[in-house]
Amino acid sequence: MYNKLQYISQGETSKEQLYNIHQALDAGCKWVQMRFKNQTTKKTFALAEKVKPLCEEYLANFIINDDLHLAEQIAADGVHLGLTDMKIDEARAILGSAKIIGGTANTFEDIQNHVKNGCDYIGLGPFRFTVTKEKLSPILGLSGYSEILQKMKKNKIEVPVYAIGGITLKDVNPLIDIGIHGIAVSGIITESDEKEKLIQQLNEKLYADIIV
Ligand SMILES: Cc1ncc(COP(=O)(O)OP(=O)(O)O)c(N)n1
Ligand SMILES: Cc1nc(C(=O)O)sc1CCOP(=O)(O)O
Ligand SMILES: [Mg+2]
Repeated sequence: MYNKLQYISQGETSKEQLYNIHQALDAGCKWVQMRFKNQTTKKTFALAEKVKPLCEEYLANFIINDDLHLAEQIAADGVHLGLTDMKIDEARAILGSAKIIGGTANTFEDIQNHVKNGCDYIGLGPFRFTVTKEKLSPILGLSGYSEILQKMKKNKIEVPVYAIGGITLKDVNPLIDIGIHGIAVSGIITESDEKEKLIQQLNEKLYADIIV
């Protein structure tokens, strides 16, 4: 089962990215998606080369946003692909079955397509407005999520769905109650002054149903 909390990295420079990722790992994140937009191949490669051993040290999964070839080159654990990125089935043909491939969805039909094409998990969003990403798809809100998850159930589509977009601690319980598997967050972790406490609180809510 994939970790229920995915941290999506932030930072304007490689230094900031590395710092933020290191802080998130130190605070207990076990899954990092490196998202470093509008950079040269050389810069993203250099950053990924540093992030990979760091994630290994912290026993965290490491996936790359957008760039399948970078994920392949540095043998990351996988890749996250959006609706305008490389198609999931093409990516699967290149990466093989052992790697994680996540796909962005905004509608039930997106999820149907991704599952048909071999996607491992879905990033469904946006939950609400966020400044982290430009050109957002239509905002879903809790009712949008609920409608989509009900359609999945009716159609017996089983794939872990991660809520994304402006997620905060107070959103976790209602999202879990409607059947969301996990959350993918960026801003709340990057900006928190008490990252360890926040991650512990998020995990307590995300894993509340797991009996230990
Ligand atoms: C877990 C997760 N879900 C959705 C996204 C968004 O991907 P995409 O639509 O390709 O947008 P960018 O992140 O590339 O700007 C994601 N990255 N992760
Ligand atoms: C990267 C991304 N994708 C989204 C989508 O809706 O597809 S929302 C988003 C930003 C997530 O960061 P934050 O937790 O700071 O809002
Ligand atoms: Mg993308």
